[in-house]
Amino acid sequence: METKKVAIVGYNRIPFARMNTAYTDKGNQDLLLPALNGLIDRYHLKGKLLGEVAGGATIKHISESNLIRETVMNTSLDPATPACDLQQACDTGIEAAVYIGNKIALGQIESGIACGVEAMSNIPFESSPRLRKALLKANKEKSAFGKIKQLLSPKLKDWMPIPYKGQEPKTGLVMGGHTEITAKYYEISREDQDELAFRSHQNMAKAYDEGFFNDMITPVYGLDKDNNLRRDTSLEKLATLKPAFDKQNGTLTAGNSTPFTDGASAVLLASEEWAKANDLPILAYITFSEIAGIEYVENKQNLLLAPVFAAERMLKKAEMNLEDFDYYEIHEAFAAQVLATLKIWENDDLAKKFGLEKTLGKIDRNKLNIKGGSLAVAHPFAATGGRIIGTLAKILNEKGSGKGFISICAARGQGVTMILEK
Ligand SMILES: CC(=O)CC(=O)SCCNC(=O)CCNC(=O)[C@H](O)C(C)(C)COP(=O)(O)OP(=O)(O)OC[C@H]1O[C@@H](n2cnc3c(N)ncnc32)[C@H](O)[C@@H]1OP(=O)(O)O
Repeated sequence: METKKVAIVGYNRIPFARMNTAYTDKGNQDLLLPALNGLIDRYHLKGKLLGEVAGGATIKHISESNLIRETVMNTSLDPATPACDLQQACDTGIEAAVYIGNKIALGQIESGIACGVEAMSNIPFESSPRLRKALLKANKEKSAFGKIKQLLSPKLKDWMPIPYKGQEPKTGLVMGGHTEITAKYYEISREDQDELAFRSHQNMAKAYDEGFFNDMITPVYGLDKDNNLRRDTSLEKLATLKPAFDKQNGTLTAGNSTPFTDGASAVLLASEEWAKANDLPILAYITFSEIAGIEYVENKQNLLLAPVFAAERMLKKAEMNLEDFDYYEIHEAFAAQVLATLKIWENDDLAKKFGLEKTLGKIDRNKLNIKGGSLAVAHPFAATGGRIIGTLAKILNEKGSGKGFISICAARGQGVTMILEK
């Protein structure tokens, strides 16, 4: 069976905001809706029946079980447009694009939107098992006395809401705790981490100055730019920041780690025929993607390094080398995870020790995250994949030719890579 080419025809996002800043009282739907509406306006999709919209949020409230469909029904798309919720940590956005892209490739749909959102400021709290049990029992009690008796049964501490800690359930460590181990194991220096973070901010500031983001961000709730960008940062300032996860001997800081972030993004994908019929130019094509998992309970240093294997498999299928790309977009969850990934791809001994057949090659740092990466733009988990795909598609479209490589690491030891071609 012949597969169809998967075209990227549009992209939009809202400005990303550090948690508890611009979008404090906004939920997932409040953030996703303007990202979708901006896409719909820009690409004249009002009233259109799309094949499907897929996406998600890494963290949702109970009431948001059909978040994407609920949000789609509040847009001006034809309300018969179906939608699907996906969730896969920080690779949610890119996996949504793979899902929609595969349906287009198979001819099941002609068009679709891949989207992602994270409302970290509005994150749900959990209740203790004892409180939950008491509330459920109280609900079943017939008499007021019985209800009160149940409600008085939990201890005071059981009434305390349990906040999100972002820990890996299998290790009890947060992402930063794992990545601190990564930095030590792969000998990633503080200076190199700060240098990568500094460059991320510089690249993004330049991209803003050149107007790169002008036609891809919908201002909303009083914010018209990503608010994590620091034009006043410097290597000297970064060097003064205290370690965040290992206070004594750590090298990860607030400057070389992503902050918790609110934001949303959306990518419009289509077959070539649909794009032509709707008079929409093609920015780039998705030609390959790969997902990999990695063991990280014994080898805690490897939690965010699954893209190392995804890249190896993908390049083999694409019959390409790592050096063959014009641009690289590597998600900067932490500077240390990016640098460890690059080191394994480049270094003979490390590659072998890691289980690669051979080194994948060296990436020209001048081609890496040239419009800024997650350290500068910040990182609303499920929205990062869409941001990266949209950014790279626009870079390739402006160049008019070429190939781009994407790598996104994720919690639970997973990672996704993708190739875009103009
Ligand atoms: C989830 C997945 O599937 C995969 C992934 O992507 S993993 C990544 C997931 N993300 C995370 O785990 C988030 C990790 N981040 C954190 O936990 C927190 O942001 C953190 C502990 C690193 C820092 O938290 P914090 O201390 O509250 O940060 P914050 O107050 O903003 O900054 C601390 C200081 O550094 C300064 N700073 C931060 N970045 C700076 C920069 N680039 N330049 C100069 N100064 C900077 C701030 O101005 C602040 O200074 P003051 O104390 O003088 O105000």
